[in-house]
Amino acid sequence: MFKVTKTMLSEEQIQQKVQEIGKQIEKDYKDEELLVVGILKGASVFVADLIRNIDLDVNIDFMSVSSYGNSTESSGTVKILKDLDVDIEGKNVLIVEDIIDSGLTLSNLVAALETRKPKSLKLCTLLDKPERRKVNIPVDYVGFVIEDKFIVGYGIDYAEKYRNLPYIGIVEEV
Ligand SMILES: O=P(O)(O)OC[C@H]1O[C@H](OP(=O)(O)OP(=O)(O)O)[C@H](O)[C@@H]1O
Ligand code: HPA
Ligand SMILES: [Mg+2]
Repeated sequence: MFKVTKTMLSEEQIQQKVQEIGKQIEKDYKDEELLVVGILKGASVFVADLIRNIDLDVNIDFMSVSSYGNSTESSGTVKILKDLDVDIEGKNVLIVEDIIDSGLTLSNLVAALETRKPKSLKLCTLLDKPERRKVNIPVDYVGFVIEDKFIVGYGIDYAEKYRNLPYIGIVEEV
C-alpha cells in the first residue's frame, strides 16, 4: 500500500518560494504584457498562488496534457487534452508547471507552442527532479531542485489523490 510518509517541503517553505518567484517574474516582465499558461491539473494550485504574487496585468490560460495516468512512470508520450483558448502569436508566454521529471511533458509542449510564434516563451516550475531527466530542457524559473522521490501535494497527485495537501509529501510503499 502507498502512503504519504514524510514532508519534503512545508507549506511555509512553498509560500515563501512562490513569493520570491512571483517578484522575480514581476521584475522581468515590467512594462510587458504576459500570458501565464498553467498546465492542468498539477500546476493549478501553484498557478493560483503564483499569479497573486505578480503585481502586473497578467492574463491566464490553461492547457491539459497527460503523460502519467495512474502510474508513477511516464508513458513517454504527451496528449493535448485541452488546448489554449487564445492565440499566442506575438505574446509573452510563461508556461507554469508543478514538476519537471523526465522533461517529456514540457519539451513536447514547448515544441508545439513554438510553432505558434509567441514573442517569447519561458518556463517556470515549482519543482525540478533532474536525476530523472530524459530530455534536456532549459527552465527559466525553478522553485526547488528535489531528489528522486515520488512526491504529492500542492496540486500533485498519486492516482488523482493528495492534490489538496498544502505541503509536498513523499509517497512510499508501506
Ligand atoms: O517531466 P515529466 O516526466 O513529463 O513529468 C511532469 C509532468 O507529470 C505530471 O503531470 P501528469 O501528466 O501526471 O498530469 P496531471 O498534471 O494532471 O497530474 C506533472 O504535473 C507534470 O506535468
Ligand atoms: O514525483 C511525482 N509525483 C507525482 N506526479 C509526478 N509526475 C512527475 N513526477 C511526479
Ligand atoms: Mg501535470
